Amino acid sequence: MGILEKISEIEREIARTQKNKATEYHLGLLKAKLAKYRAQLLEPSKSSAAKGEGFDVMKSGDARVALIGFPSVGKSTFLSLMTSTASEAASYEFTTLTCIPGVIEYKGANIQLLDLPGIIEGAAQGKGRGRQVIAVARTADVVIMMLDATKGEVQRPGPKPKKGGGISFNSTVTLTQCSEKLVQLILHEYKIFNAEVLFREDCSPDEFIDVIVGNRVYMPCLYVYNKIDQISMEEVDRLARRPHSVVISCGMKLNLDYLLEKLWEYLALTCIYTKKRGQRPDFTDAIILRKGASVEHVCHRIHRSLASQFKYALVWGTSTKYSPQRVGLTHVMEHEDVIQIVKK
Ligand SMILES: Nc1nc2c(ncn2[C@@H]2O[C@H](COP(=O)(O)OP(=O)(O)OP(=O)(O)O)[C@@H](O)[C@H]2O)c(=O)[nH]1
Ligand SMILES: [K+]
Ligand SMILES: [Mg+2]
Repeated sequence: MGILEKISEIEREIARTQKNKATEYHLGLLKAKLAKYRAQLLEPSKSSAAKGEGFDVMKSGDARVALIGFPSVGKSTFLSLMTSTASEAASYEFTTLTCIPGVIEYKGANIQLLDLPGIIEGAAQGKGRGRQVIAVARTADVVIMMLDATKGEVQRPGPKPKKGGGISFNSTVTLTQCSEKLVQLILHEYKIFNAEVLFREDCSPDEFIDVIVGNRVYMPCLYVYNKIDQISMEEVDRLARRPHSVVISCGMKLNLDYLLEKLWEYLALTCIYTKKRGQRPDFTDAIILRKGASVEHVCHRIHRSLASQFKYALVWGTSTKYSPQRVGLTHVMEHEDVIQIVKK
């Protein structure tokens, strides 16, 4: 029997089993089995791994947010709740096997939200298509790290900050190119004085440096604790006070507005208002751009050919010394600037 057949057989059995105290244990086993087979589906087949197939989804909208987290924390439930896209959610792990995009409309902006398979230990080494999931996360402007509030003292995924203890060095293979001394020298070069280093392959010093530098890619990240309907008020309060954290319940639709507010803050998008000569700015319809966008980006947003007819622009706001100030196409705009474009 193939994996797909095994999966549908278990699904049929779950469907026809009545839910009650007596069947709880049996259902639990079935779900664990289902998760095991679904995890196998997630493992890249030899052909797709060779092709390096990822979860490429076209970028669209004003910004991209990726949903990352362990299986069954509620990522798909969240996507279905916040966007008009439905992503299948279920009480077994590895329900989601690919990347599913949806759009959040907020303050006039279209924010692309990506649902992804749950990540598991060893994801960075490629387990459970972890590499592809991480690759998608890297293309996002903000990562929502979703956590299950009922799972107690879950460790946040990612590098564990070590307060002290210096550098510990371990290896599961014989190293022919890197030594403990060299690793220490390299880490000191990057001002890392406390870390746990574990080699799983015989890599070169250059590859080791790539890992360090790669790990330092800065990703704005919001930790979202879901399922707070299942925990005590005291516990909710404790989680909510953690840095960069928001507590929510998708099931009971709790605190979702606040999450959107926070997400908006983390995205730090730039809103630009346009103004026609002799008229007041139009504050009802902002042009939404990423941080660092120039006058040229504004032009492209208004009309494809505007940049070619551009003579100069007048800008009011924090990006200029004087208000208004005459600027060219390369001028970098700031949040809530007002612009008037003068054509040739
Ligand atoms: N009590 C409670 N259950 C929730 C909440 N949000 C989601 N769930 C349940 O959690 C289970 C998993 O939800 P999913 O949305 O499938 O989780 P996921 O993170 O997408 O899971 P995978 O795709 O398998 O990684 C489902 O049974 C949901 O109904 C919540 O706020 N409270
Ligand atoms: K699930
Ligand atoms: Mg899912």
